[in-house]
Amino acid sequence: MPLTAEQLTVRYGSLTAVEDASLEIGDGEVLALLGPSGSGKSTLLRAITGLEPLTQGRVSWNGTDLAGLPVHRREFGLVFQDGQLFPHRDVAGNIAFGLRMHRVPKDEQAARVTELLELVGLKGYERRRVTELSGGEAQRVALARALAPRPRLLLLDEPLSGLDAELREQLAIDLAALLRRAGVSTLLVTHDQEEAFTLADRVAVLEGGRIRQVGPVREVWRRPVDERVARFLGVTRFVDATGENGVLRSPLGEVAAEVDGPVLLGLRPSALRVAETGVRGEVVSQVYRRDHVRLKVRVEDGSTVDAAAPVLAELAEGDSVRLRLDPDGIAVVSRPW
Ligand SMILES: Nc1ncnc2c1ncn2[C@@H]1O[C@H](COP(=O)(O)OP(=O)(O)OP(=O)(O)O)[C@@H](O)[C@H]1O
Repeated sequence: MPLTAEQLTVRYGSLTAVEDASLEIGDGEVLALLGPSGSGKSTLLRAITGLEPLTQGRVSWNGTDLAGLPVHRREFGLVFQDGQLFPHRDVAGNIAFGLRMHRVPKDEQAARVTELLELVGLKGYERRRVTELSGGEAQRVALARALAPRPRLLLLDEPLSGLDAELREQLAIDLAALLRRAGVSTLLVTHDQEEAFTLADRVAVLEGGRIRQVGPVREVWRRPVDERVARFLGVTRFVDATGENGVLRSPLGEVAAEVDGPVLLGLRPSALRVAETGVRGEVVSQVYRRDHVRLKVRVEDGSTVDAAAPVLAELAEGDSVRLRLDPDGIAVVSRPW
């Protein structure tokens, strides 16, 4: 594997910020570190970068230990939350920074800057002042600057979190395409599940400094290792269910899933949708979202579940509804016994 981190531990005095964390990043692969605030994501990224001393463990590239190799010689590209561009240089000057450090000839620098501006969708921005860029443009320039010296690993620490929600969503989609085009191995830190799932091939879920689960994005979304990880990934309710012949049966209905035997069925709010058929319930409350209505519905056993309805459904509190399970919103957790 190009990048291997083995059993990394980072302590700040008596606080263990990262404990026994191991991960690998393949060639051209994007791995996201996902976890709540304070779970140790940035510390782990910084430890891999070489910015944070390891209390224990080893970081290697193609089998070669990187201990003792300073950050600027690791051939890593870094982008942080607020791109940290050099305010007194124009866009081209910022992007060419790493190239100058590597003593790349001037004409080659200019060609590479043009190529990168095209890659990040800012063609013709060479002479713009960085103080006159929007937040999204500035982050694209920071990305171009990090990519310019062709790093062997790109490290992105919450690169989109300074941007407003809509721009962030669009930029995450653009960034996902861009990383695939650039084919660069990437480690991304985010606390935003959607961003992780949009951008990454695999995710590592961190909690309390420990990696709780690593796997391909769909697998982690669909098969969280336990209830805690499932809750972090948006599950708000669990029900007992039994799988047989590709169907999972639960008191809240049936859904297609390739699992056998007794499991816990985790439901995200989008897992129960208002439909013509399904379990009966009564609307307790509703909140309008951008593209759906989030409901609380009291079902027949007296408990309350989260559910989703189309914005045009025009429901009111007290209305009777039926709820159908949607396979896209479920998670399946093995029973802990
Ligand atoms: N330089 C430091 N000195 C002491 N403690 C630190 C330092 N940096 C981080 N910590 C602590 O280590 C723990 C992990 O912090 P870290 O920033 O890695 O978490 P995170 O998951 O990136 O959080 P966030 O999403 O809020 O940025 C926290 O308890 C934090 O307070």
